[in-house]
Amino acid sequence: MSGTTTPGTPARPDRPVVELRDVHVVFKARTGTLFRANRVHAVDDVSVQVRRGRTLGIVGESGSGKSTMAKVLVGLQVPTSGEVRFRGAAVRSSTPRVRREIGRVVSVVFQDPATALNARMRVREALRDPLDVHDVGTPASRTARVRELTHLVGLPSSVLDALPGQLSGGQRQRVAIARALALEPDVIVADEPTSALDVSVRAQILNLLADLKHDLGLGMVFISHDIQTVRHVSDEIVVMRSGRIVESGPAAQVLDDPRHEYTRTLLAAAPALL
Ligand SMILES: Nc1ncnc2c1ncn2[C@@H]1O[C@H](COP(=O)(O)OP(=O)(O)OP(=O)(O)O)[C@@H](O)[C@H]1O
Repeated sequence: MSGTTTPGTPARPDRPVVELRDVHVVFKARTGTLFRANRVHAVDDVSVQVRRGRTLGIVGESGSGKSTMAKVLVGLQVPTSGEVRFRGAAVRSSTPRVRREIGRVVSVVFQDPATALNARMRVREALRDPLDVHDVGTPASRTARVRELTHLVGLPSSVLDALPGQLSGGQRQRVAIARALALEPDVIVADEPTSALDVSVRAQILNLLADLKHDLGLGMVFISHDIQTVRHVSDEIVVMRSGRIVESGPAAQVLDDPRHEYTRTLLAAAPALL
């Protein structure tokens, strides 16, 4: 795209929905002093492609650059250098208008639904809000879509009148996922979506994401520090360390025949549960 607004034309199966090419993100370090502004290379020469119907797992320890990469993938962070393409069109800024356009193509689910959802908005309003903001359909069709979204994530209609604080952590994350689906995106970026949840509900949310990917043909980026969680949902896996991709490939190859010592260390630190 020559300009910086519309994120390309509609999805084509042969084209990535989102693509990072040689992306670098450099921050001024939070620990710098007045006289020495250290730099952090949060994302260091990363190239990935995200397609409909495929799940890309991104795994790495804390500080490896996963969340920064997530922000680049949803248009919230502009790279210091390199290229981000949405539906084939390069995007070079992160103005509210650009983010609005990208939001229709790629949406995000964060780790903690308690902070991602407005505590004073009832579920009905939280799900309707993106439809109103983007002026989707008629008032009646928006009401129907809100119900449909609730059922899509396995919640009863009775939750529509609840406030987030009246729901369990798992229910709240389902609401956050429903909200992310509201505008029928091609891709969902899920940044540690189960890390804040009780162990007992983690598998349910993982299964829900896998079902949605299958039923809706969604593309998914699944980010976690836990390589065994990533194993369950991913088609391809990228292993990050200090902002760099140290290993990538089909999930089975990366997990069963890791080439890099760091991947082996991650696997050894998190023995398979199954
Ligand atoms: N806005 C920022 N300003 C300065 N440094 C930042 C900023 N955001 C991230 N960083 C630094 O960039 C590096 C990568 O951070 P990032 O949050 O992307 O890693 P992560 O793998 O997601 O870690 P975690 O799992 O702990 O969130 C870290 O060293 C972090 O301190």
